[in-house]
Amino acid sequence: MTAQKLDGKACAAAIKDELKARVAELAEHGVTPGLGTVLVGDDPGSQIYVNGKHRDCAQVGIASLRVDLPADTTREQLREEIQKLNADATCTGYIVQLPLPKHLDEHEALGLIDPAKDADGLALASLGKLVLMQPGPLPCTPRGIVELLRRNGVELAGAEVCVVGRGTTVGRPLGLLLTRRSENATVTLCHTGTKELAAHTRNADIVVGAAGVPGLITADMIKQGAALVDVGITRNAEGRQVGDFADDVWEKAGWVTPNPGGVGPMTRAMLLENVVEAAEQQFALAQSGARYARG
Ligand SMILES: Nc1nc(=O)c2c([nH]1)NC[C@@H]1CN(c3ccc(C(=O)N[C@@H](CCC(=O)O)C(=O)O)cc3)C=[N+]21
Repeated sequence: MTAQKLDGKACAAAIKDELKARVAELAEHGVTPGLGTVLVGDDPGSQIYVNGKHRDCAQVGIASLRVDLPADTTREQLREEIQKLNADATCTGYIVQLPLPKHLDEHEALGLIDPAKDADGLALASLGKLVLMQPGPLPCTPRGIVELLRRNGVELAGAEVCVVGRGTTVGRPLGLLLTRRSENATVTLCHTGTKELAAHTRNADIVVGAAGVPGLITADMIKQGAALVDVGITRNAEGRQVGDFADDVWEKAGWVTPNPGGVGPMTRAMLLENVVEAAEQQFALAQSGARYARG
């Protein structure tokens, strides 16, 4: 028996259709959501991702605003560009594409993003809200993973989830998301310092591979029927995208995300959802005249 596919591409397409309707609704009130992207440098991978985000926007009816800066952009120049987007009313949400070149401080950049315009859910204030369980934009990959599992009927409440990877964009915030009352999963967060990785993965109903180590998790390390979510993106010698799970897991698992075609498209769909949500909230705020609420 082979595992069921957790089809992120199909799920993302369904979400995009729903978002199209919400964008049309906003248009009736004269509101157009606008996504800004800030890309520093000429990393080909990052360029491909940013191109994809603008393509997605066009499909859903979101305006997009692209800021491409040279690799030698200074700290002050980046700060100015971020402040311009904060002040630009046509930009309802934006992202600063990571990683930034080494001479720039990512924490500083993420700290400058107006929390009301944080499309990634990775700004300082947004991660703080997640810890405090206050409403705010959620990090796109963790949100996409929860959405993908939900829409495929994978039970989260009471599930034992093993997250492999403690990065700030995926592993760590995913642990916070899954342990909210609304998800109610029990999470074990594993990392490179974990002594008996297999003991933890074997105990889990859901395993999330977010370590970026190709083929790290093999069939002998998982429980029969488990749901497997592959966040890993590594290029092999032939340039093919490979994930954190070995191919043999498909024979033993209950569900597996294809890679590509799993988590990646969901991440992009959640970025769009965050932008639409931010525009809806900015509109509602303007409507209610609660102009002082945001200081
Ligand atoms: N501020 C910021 N926000 C991010 O969300 C962010 C970032 N920086 N830096 C880089 C990573 C990586 N990332 C991906 C998103 C989608 C795919 C994706 O859709 N991949 C397709 C394959 C490529 C394609 O078909 O276009 C797939 O896996 O099926 C991949 C990678 C977002 N990131």
